[in-house]
Amino acid sequence: MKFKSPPVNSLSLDFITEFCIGLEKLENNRECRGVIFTSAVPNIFSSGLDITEMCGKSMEHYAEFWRAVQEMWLRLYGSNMVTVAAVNGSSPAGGCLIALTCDYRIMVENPKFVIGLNEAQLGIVAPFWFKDTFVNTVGHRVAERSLQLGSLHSASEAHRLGLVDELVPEVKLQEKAAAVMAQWLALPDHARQLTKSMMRKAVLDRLVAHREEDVQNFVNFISKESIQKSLRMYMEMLKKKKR
Ligand SMILES: CCCCC/C=C\C/C=C\CC/C=C/CC(=O)SCCNC(=O)CCNC(=O)[C@H](O)C(C)(C)COP(=O)(O)OP(=O)(O)OC[C@H]1O[C@@H](n2cnc3c(N)ncnc32)[C@H](O)[C@@H]1OP(=O)(O)O
Repeated sequence: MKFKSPPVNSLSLDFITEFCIGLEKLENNRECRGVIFTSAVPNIFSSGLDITEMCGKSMEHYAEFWRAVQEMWLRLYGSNMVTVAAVNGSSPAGGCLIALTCDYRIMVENPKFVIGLNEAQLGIVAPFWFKDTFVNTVGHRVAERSLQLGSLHSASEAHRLGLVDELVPEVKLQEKAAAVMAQWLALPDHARQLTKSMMRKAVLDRLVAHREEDVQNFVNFISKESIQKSLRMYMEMLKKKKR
């Protein structure tokens, strides 16, 4: 699955809706046993949640958007398919989350590409299920420091921390992703699927059990004037950086 929503593959409500539909089709297709996620936009895997969906909109919109984000995560983290992230560009916040939900992450070894959960830098808080997914990948200590600092890690640092499993030159990315997929698909599906489900169940169940509460927390948090101000300033900063 190739993300193609220029300029930065931001995860808008439309993007997420289309993504979930596409994923559901693949999940229901018995002939499809695995998916490789990558980007068709040069230098960007995904810039994370579309900030404009969280800024200056109604409470109803925030709730609808957050339900869609939850749905995307539940489908991806709970997928029965083998999922490989071929990270061919920067991948902050929600973009990093997509990579973290996969079974294996391969990143292009470009020092300009960064990845991480940088929410704290925007003055917002990564919700518990982002945090849980991160902890399950890199462990508690690395996750705690990285989340508090809102760190965006270079590809080599991400590899050192275990945030990505492997680094490759750009030209080798697709070949490597296909080789990893073949290795994972060589196992019987039922054994691999049950093992994956066992490893992820507690974290998935936690969101399912608290889904509406999580929506309300998000809506209350994001609609605070202080948070709206932080997001507006962040968007301004992104625009100024270009000038
Ligand atoms: C205790 C109670 C707790 C309760 C908690 C409950 C719930 C939790 C609450 C909130 C959690 C919300 C979670 C959010 C997760 C996220 O994903 S937030 C998004 C974070 N993303 C980023 O920080 C990335 C920002 N973007 C960049 O750093 C750069 O754009 C880039 C990706 C590195 C690319 O750089 P490049 O130079 O190539 O491009 P530009 O910067 O010029 O960008 C082009 C264009 O795109 C716009 N844009 C970039 N990113 C986004 C985005 N994420 N959303 C929307 N728009 C984006 C940028 O502004 C430019 O626009 P233009 O100037 O109009 O062309």
